[in-house]
Amino acid sequence: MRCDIVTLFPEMFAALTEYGVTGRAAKRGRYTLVFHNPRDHTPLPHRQVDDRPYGGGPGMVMRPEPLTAAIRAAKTAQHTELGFTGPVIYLSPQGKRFTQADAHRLAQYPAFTLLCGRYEGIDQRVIDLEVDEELSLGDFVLSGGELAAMVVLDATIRLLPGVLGDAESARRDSFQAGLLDHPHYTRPETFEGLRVPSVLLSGNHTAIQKWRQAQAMERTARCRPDLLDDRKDAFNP
Ligand SMILES: Nc1nonc1C(=O)NCc1ccc(Cl)cc1
Repeated sequence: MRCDIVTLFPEMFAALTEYGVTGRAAKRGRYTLVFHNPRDHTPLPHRQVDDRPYGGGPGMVMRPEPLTAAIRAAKTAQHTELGFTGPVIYLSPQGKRFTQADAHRLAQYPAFTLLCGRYEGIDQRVIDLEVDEELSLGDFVLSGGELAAMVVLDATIRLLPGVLGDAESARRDSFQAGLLDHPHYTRPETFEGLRVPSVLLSGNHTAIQKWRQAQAMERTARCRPDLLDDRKDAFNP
């Protein structure tokens, strides 16, 4: 999978490429990130990428010229490299709520582009001209789109073939059942007076699986009854 990222802060994405499961996957070539910094695409003097908002108000707005040029560079590169141009996705609180189903959908594309905003916003004409879909992680305001982009990428990369080991992908399958995760325990058997549930020490794998399923159901019913309403959408694409 190839992801082109339009961002003023490409270094932030080391959080994905240098650590853990996503770091190993990058090193193994399971995915590639390609960065397009609007500062390298602006026709304005002094690498300017922002300007004052029409209509007044606090802060600055990202100019359309650098952003559209960076997006178009990404699309051209995808077309040249892959003969395919994926969707341009803008991360913002105004977007459709991102779910596991979206991660499955994105994992199917050979390539796509993520647009990360900063400042108070981006010129609306960038969205009108170049954005195919807007995605939101939730109803809160971050300082920029980069952290949201990394969350979307992490959830998507985990679904790529060969990224998760057997154990992890088995666990992921339990998530696919549209339930929350069951409790986990490891050594010591007793910690500050709290013992590991005896079924987990029994070696009876049928009983263990039943216990885990029951725990997942109970936890979901208690904490996220909405997931039980329609298990199709929540974690199942
Ligand atoms: N919540 C969210 N879900 O996705 N993205 C967010 C978010 O807060 N972005 C911050 C942001 C987005 C665009 C610009 Cl120009 C500035 C800041």
